[in-house]
Amino acid sequence: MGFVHDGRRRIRPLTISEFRSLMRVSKGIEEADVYFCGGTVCNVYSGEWINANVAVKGRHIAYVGMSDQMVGENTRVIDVHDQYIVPGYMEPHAHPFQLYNPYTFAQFALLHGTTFLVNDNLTLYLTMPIERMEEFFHEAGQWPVKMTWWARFDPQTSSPESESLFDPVRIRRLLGNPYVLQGGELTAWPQILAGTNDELELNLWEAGNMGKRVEGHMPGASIETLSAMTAAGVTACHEAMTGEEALRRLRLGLWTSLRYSSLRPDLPVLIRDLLLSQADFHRMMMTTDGATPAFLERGLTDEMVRVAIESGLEPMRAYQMVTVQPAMYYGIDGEVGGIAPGRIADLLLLSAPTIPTPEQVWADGKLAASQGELQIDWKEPDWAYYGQSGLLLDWLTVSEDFYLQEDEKVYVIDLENPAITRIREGITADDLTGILITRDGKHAVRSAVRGFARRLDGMASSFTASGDFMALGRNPAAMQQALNRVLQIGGGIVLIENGEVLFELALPLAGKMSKRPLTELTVENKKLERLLSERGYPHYDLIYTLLFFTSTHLPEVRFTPRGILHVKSGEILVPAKVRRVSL
Ligand SMILES: Nc1ncnc2[nH]cnc12
Repeated sequence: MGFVHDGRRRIRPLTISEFRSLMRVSKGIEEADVYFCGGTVCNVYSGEWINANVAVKGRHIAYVGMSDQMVGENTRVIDVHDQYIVPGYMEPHAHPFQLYNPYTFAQFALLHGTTFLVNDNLTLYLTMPIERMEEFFHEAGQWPVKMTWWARFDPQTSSPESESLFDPVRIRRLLGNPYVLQGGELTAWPQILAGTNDELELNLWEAGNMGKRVEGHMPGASIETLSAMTAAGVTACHEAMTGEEALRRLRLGLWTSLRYSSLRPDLPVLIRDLLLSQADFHRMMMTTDGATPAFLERGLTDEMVRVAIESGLEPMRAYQMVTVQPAMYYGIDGEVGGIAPGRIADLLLLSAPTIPTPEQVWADGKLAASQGELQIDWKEPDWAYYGQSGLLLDWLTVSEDFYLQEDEKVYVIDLENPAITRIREGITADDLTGILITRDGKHAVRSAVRGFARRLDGMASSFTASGDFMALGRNPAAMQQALNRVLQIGGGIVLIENGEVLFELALPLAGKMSKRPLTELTVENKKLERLLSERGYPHYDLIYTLLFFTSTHLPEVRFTPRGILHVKSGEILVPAKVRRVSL
């Protein structure tokens, strides 16, 4: 049976007896389950650190104050005299698919004190039926880290098959799902500016009328562009790279997330700029925006809070920006984001306000993690049930796939930085061959690639935004061996040199996600980066380079299943070719 929702908007609705019990505990006429005694509470509502006890009943906070009337024989009293109690952190803009998966990412988040995630749905949406995805939302909504979602309005790649999924009927349905807090992020905003996408307009119009938030994606946008997108219903944007860009957004009433991601670790600069300009931080949040495992070595939201404090932000404001402010933005501050009666008991015990990594994490009123170790059973999703049991492919590569062919027009895709490409003509001896083979094995797209890793023999990856396969290298046989291995293991990233496997990471979930814990992926990610940088990769975020080769929201040219796409003009410069041999 699919998931049917009953119209309740709370992520932890109370039964009537739980509701009555909570009230009785708050009045001191029923015993609390847990009582945190003698701590210093971070009151994100008033901006004060106050001495208070916190009583918990079931999954909720029942009382905050000096009374101990609710302490009874069966109450577990936790002495926190030398500790600080802060609300569980919220990450308002997560992409839980960067080698890690939603489950392993949530586990990592929990250990670092993040108890609420607002997640990108794109990878799930492109790989499972909508009914199944909604079932997954419901299952993940019960996790100790509360999982909520965005509904994307566009596929961020160019393929007729995926574009057809974003029709207004399906999007309206998703926007009505209680686990979906917003629409976006709106990577196809140029189509709104140009007035060329009616369906997208309808989706924005509907989201506005349903009172939904819409996340923008407007890097480098002028005030005019930002105005037009605000009029189109965008309510927040996380793309500001300078204090001035953040202010531009705030002035238009847009909530502004300051970013600390592997691709754009701008947080320290933003904080310093904004402090200098005496900006008001009330409508700002912080996000790690899909940081890759290598970047997450020191933490998630906890690390952002630390960086923000080190950059001069007052600790209370840093905590507010990762708790009550995102909760207010999403309209859920009655349930999460602070320590007050009726809120979910997601509480962190810190040793000091300047050390945001928690000693203990309490989630739903239970001890969930202590000193970085999980304290609860947490069932992994049955991935096979959700259609994620490894890519099963019925085609093979042939050697001619990996040669630039004489009858093809060949451009050079030149990486300017980890994400931005430029189009050039005239191949040099240092250029690699890059090839995309579509998921169904029917089409191939070839190009020369510059600025990647000129001493790379062969590499292949199913970690692509479009869900297709890519191979890169200077040695066609090594590229073929790498791609064959990726196909054999049902998805992953493989490097071949001198006929040997130099690196292999299986990504059995949608070809993008491993089942291994995030900390192990940090090690693999760093190893892969080292191997590539030894072979000439000059940039700093390899995983994003691989993902974004097929992402059509970035300048200037991209591999797509249709061919090499010039993003701004929408022109296919080199059409995909039908592969002569596909089994
Ligand atoms: N637009 C995007 N799509 C996928 N992952 C991302 N990480 C950051 N931005 C992203």
